[in-house]
Amino acid sequence: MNSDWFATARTLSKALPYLQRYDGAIVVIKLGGHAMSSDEAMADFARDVVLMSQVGVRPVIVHGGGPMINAMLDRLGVESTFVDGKRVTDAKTVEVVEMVLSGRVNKWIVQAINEQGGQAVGLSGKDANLMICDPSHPELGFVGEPTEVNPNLIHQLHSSDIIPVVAPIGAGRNGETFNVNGDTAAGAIAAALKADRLLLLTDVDGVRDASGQVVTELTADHIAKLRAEGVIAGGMIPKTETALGAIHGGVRAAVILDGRAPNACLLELFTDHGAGSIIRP
Ligand SMILES: Nc1ncnc2c1ncn2[C@@H]1O[C@H](COP(=O)(O)OP(=O)(O)O)[C@@H](O)[C@H]1O
Ligand SMILES: CC(=O)N[C@@H](CCC(=O)OP(=O)(O)O)C(=O)O
Repeated sequence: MNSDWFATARTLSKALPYLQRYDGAIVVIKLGGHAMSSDEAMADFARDVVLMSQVGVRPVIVHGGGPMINAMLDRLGVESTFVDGKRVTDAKTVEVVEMVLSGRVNKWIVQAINEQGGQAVGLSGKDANLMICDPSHPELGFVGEPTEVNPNLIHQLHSSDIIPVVAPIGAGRNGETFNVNGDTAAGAIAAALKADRLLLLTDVDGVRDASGQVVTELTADHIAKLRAEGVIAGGMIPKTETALGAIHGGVRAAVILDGRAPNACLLELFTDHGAGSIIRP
């Protein structure tokens, strides 16, 4: 037996209490568009999700896909602007957003998980009325704010060991289709499920302060201060708002972490040091 074997055994024995702690736990994972950089990165992510599910965790994947939407809008010659990290979405844009997220990106993730031996099913917020929305702000057009989440379908899929993969598209009360920020959708679904963890995977190693250091334990006051100073900006605004909203809604903890780092989710759940910035009640 070589030293590698002992290193692996040591790692596994340290992970045991965490494996027990998360047995049966609902973990909502938001996979951001920037964290889906290649087929290889997707395969690594999918492998971690399947492993989690095999050790008893009940994962729910809620994805974004901003860069993929941008690429398609560019090809179609449609311009797009953002206000506080949310895409101003007119009728033409929401059609493209739904096609890209529910079609291309959702099925990319579903296929990757299934190729790793899992059983994933792709949905959007329209399926079984999972996520009903009202308009978020008149200035933003068809951007939706989830006002009613019906998580029954998620529970049913989990009871059959199926991993739900959710595109952040919401149904309106008057037949509209709404574009929901991926973080917002993940937070609303995590709160409705009273999830044990909400993992917000992105392309930075956590929330940074003014000196560029990652803040490992974040509080609501610290977030408010960093935001007032403009240190938290762009896409990090909806992400931190989501984390706080999820915690107020009954999620046990939210973590903002680098989805491109190897085994990011496993390290967060199953090691002492965790990963990224954690926000607790
Ligand atoms: N204080 C901060 N700490 C870390 N990242 C920040 C901060 N403020 C703004 N950002 C930006 O937020 C981005 C993550 O948000 P976003 O681009 O929407 O990611 P995703 O597509 O993964 O959801 C980072 O790449 C970074 O440029
Ligand atoms: C309202 C709004 O901004 N919706 C997002 C939905 C996709 C998303 O959230 O993608 P990321 O997670 O990759 O940023 C958008 O149109 O880009």
